[in-house]
Amino acid sequence: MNEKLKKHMGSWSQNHGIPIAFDVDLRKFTYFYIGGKAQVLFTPTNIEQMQQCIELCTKWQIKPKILGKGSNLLIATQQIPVVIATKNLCGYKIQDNIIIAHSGASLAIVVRKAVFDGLSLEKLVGIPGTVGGAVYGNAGTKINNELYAIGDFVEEVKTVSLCDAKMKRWQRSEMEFAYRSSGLCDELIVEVQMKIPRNERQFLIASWKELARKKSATQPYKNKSAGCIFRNPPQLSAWKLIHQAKLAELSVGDIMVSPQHANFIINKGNGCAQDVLQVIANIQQRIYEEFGIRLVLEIQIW
Ligand SMILES: NC(=O)C1=CN([C@@H]2O[C@H](COP(=O)(O)OP(=O)(O)OC[C@H]3O[C@@H](n4cnc5c(N)ncnc54)[C@H](OP(=O)(O)O)[C@@H]3O)[C@@H](O)[C@H]2O)C=CC1
Ligand SMILES: C=C(O[C@H]1[C@H](O)[C@@H](CO)O[C@H](OP(=O)(O)OP(=O)(O)OC[C@H]2O[C@@H](n3ccc(=O)[nH]c3=O)[C@H](O)[C@@H]2O)[C@@H]1NC(C)=O)C(=O)O
Repeated sequence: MNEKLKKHMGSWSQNHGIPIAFDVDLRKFTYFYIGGKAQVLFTPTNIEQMQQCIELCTKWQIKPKILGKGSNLLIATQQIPVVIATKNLCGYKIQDNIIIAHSGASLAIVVRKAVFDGLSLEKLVGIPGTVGGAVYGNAGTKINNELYAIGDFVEEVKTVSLCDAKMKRWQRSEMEFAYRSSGLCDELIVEVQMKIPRNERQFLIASWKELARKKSATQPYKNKSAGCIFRNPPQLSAWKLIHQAKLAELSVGDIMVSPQHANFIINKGNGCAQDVLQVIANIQQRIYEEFGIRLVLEIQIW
């Protein structure tokens, strides 16, 4: 993007009261602590401003990237023209057994509040990121071999189209939730409505605590990573395949397969995107050669 357009966006955002920053190092906005720069970073504070940012992008034919908490993201591009962050759009409310959350609300905070209000969302404990990011990727978990995902609870989603900036409401029946997918494409999620079954509060709190304990004992949550790198192939575990292919000790520079969980790749400090991509490519190639299985990425790469 040229300096003239940046300047134009600067004065436009000032006129609209929309927070903007230029040439922002995105590392600190990702769990991997790896990233290039956002030439323009908008952090709108309400839905109307989100829509205005997208209108501006469509006018200039720029497709913005959407940044939640950066928990499922590897940024491998040096310069990204426009990033829209959802972090300032983070309100939520709970009425009876309905949760209405803006996209930037922290999933962990919403889950905790729901559980303490007697709503059975405890299985989603330990999943990082925002509600919008979680719904976009239909984030979930596996407990006693059963899959649970946020899509199970979604009743309605409000989006702004990245193509024409139009608002749309998606009813549950229109969504196509599947394993780690919502079916949404080129849509910015701005608000989510979920319906959650009730259960006994003390029981929910105890399960929530126990599930959190188990998760933190089995996953490297203290390391810099983007969670599981690959989707589990049907009926299989990516981490087991990585062990079976003797790749559990693979490392390139500061990037390594986690000794605690082989489907996590961790950044020991100063790792770069190229090294992560190298580790990913090595794993995919070896698993294909050994088992004829193509591991599909679970994370998003910019
Ligand atoms: N099960 C687990 O343990 C883990 C689960 N995850 C899940 O991944 C999710 C990632 O969330 P978060 O960290 O906030 O997202 P990120 O900032 O990591 O963004 C990831 C992707 O989600 C898309 N995205 C984010 N917010 C929105 C939105 N409001 N509308 C549409 N698309 C959006 C972006 O799409 P685009 O590229 O098109 O701009 C981006 O590529 C977490 O909520 C978590 O649920 C992550 C790690 C571990
Ligand atoms: C981390 C993510 O989601 C995770 C989610 O947290 C967990 C919840 O149990 O279930 C899936 O992992 P998974 O299939 O590897 O299961 P986990 O629960 O992590 O591990 C299962 C068991 O294997 C053990 N395990 C795992 C990895 C390893 O290298 N060694 C090992 O012994 C664990 O200790 C645990 O006892 C999701 N991953 C995918 C790709 O579906 C993510 O989406 O980023």
